[in-house]
Amino acid sequence: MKVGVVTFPGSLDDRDAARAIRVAGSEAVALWHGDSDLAGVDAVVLPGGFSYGDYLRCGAIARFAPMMQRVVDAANGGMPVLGICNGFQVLCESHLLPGALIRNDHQKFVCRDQRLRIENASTAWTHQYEEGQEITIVLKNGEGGYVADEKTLDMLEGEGRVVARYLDVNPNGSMRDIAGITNERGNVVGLMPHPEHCVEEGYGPTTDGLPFFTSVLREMVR
Ligand SMILES: NC(=O)CC[C@H](N)C(=O)O
Repeated sequence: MKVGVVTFPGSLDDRDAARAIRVAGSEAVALWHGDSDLAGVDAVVLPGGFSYGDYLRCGAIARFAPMMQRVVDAANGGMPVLGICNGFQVLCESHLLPGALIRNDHQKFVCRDQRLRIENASTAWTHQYEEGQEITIVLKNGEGGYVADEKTLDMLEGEGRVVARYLDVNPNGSMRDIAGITNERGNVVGLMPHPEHCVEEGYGPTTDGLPFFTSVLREMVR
């Protein structure tokens, strides 16, 4: 299986995302923001970082990249797309996911090992977890506060579209402790913490992030 990783100017975690994809058993394909050919990939990861220097708002400029027009079309056609941190911000800015990520409520960049509960283990990126499974992966963001209006939040909860929730500490003021959400179809997932940094023994606090990448690999035969 081929999983594309889009690099924008200012992307930081594209190499780790590619490595996580390979560790899980897929082929990682580098996709450049300015190109508009998906190169035959079966899924896409939008990695973390500071696309376009976070100017204006995180993800606001990346949304207009030529490659993003292709990704939006492919996602609407059912292709699995995972946005990690800055990638989650790009997915909200692209309207593939509802709501927005705003500056952390304490106004500081946060970097910590974060405990989460997987709330939805049926998406393209989470079906190798158990529903309710508690994991610890790293978190690092400046604009990670998830916000949406009450109606949208109720809709996300009612439809089981909250994918992961913060446990112990809400690190950024996210409404209803939301760490990740999915679209109606379950192929597009946005997640604020970083599973790609937690896939190998000896690097990161755990290997709890690996099932995101094995899920999409098995998605093709599910
Ligand atoms: N780790 C990241 O992807 C950071 C995303 C974004 N630049 C922020 O600070 O919120």
